[in-house]
Amino acid sequence: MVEEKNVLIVDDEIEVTSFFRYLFSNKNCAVTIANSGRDTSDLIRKTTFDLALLDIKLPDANGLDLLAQIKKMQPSCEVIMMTGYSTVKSAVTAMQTGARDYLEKPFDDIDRLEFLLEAALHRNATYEENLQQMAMKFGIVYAPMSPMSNVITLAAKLAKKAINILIEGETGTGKELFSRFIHGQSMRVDYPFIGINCGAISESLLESELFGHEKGAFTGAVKPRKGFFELANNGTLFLDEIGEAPLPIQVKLLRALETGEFMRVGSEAIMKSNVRIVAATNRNLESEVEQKRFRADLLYRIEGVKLAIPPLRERPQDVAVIAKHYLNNRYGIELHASAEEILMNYSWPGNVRQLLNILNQSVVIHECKTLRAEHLPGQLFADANLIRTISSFSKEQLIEEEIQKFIKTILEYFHSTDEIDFKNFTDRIKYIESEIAKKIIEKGLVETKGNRSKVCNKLNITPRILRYILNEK
Ligand SMILES: Nc1ncnc2c1ncn2[C@@H]1O[C@H](COP(=O)(O)OP(=O)(O)OP(=O)(O)O)[C@@H](O)[C@H]1O
Repeated sequence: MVEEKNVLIVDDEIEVTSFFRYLFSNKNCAVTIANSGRDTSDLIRKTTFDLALLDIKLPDANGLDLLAQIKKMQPSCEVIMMTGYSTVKSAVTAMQTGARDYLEKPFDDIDRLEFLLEAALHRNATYEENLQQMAMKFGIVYAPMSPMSNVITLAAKLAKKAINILIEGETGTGKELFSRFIHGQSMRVDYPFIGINCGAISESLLESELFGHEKGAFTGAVKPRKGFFELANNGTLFLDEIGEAPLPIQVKLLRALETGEFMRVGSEAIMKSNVRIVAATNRNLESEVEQKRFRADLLYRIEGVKLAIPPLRERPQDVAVIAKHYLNNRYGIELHASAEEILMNYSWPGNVRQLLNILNQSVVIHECKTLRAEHLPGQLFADANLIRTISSFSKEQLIEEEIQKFIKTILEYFHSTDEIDFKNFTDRIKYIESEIAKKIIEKGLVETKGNRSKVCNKLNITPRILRYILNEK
């Protein structure tokens, strides 16, 4: 026999509580109703619930506070927030702090609502486990305990809502992959996904790409052309680098987003389109608004909700998983533990894009079967802490690489041997050699508190050579 589930409905509107009482009547559930924050706090002290549907705005309480109380006292209780359009952002915050999902009032799509409730009641765990596989289909690889797992779960849920999404993240964190994932998980999946980089082209070209143009609208417009708003109808329009869109384009985008209406360049006919906007930025748009480079009203429109992708340095566990997956899939080669350690300790300012570039570069140069620390470029070792931890073998490699780099750079100063004063040049190189030797001895003397014979032993040199290097003839 299937176990009866305890469900708590919290809302001050009687229509809402009656609706859910009816909806749960054939689901083998015991339904308890609360109309206020105080009732809710009392009830969760007495009864254990499997599922709570929680209004975000109650006369005497904030739904987010109640969510925190429920999650603290009954962590296994699934909570679904109920929200109006104006509080969708709070509902998303709730999802980031433990709510399973949110429902937007009025409840129009009953089938979807039923699906969501069933999944929450029966802990649709396989769905969440499968998410990682699904993300992988869109090229998004991450470790099971990575902070990305929360971001993906949130993205998959938000994908199904009728809201625009703003993806924030440093360059190369995977914003474009996420936009494709969101489209793929949305109800719009059977319609086009079209992406455009708002920073890569001129203002006039951007306008014509977005909204299309009529024949003769400008020199070279030999025939009419549909813009991306038309082409992406019913689908998703990905506006990459939205922060770079020039202000006049921002005005037109705002109108298109508010009304669904726009005009092709060179035409006054009003066209309509139904697109979902997923925008991406690596700038802080709030500060762009403050500096009057971005319109506040447009920001409000595009950031229905925000999805923040953490930089790679905050998820080193992903570095290893992505690197292994990439090396294996692309080249059929392994990642050695020595290289894994170096990769995981680097800060990756260019994020995943930089990681993949470094892997490509290392594999191509060394043509190895297993990628080891010594195959990685010196820039990854620049971090002083890392240098202390790497093996002496890797250090040798590193020094060798630095020397090769130095030789290359020096030689690049001369276009031809005619420019070289050979004697002078080689004398200066000898001077560098003696300076390095001197510095090493000085370092040894500091370490041994001035004990010369210890230094000679450590460096395996005679006292005479030591004096010679220190210029004590
Ligand atoms: N989690 C990931 N797993 C595997 N590959 C990834 C992941 N994230 C990003 N990549 C890869 O890194 C590269 C950069 O990703 P993407 O273009 O989506 O980043 P972005 O944030 O949109 O960059 P930009 O801000 O520069 O436009 C791509 O080659 C992408 O396939």
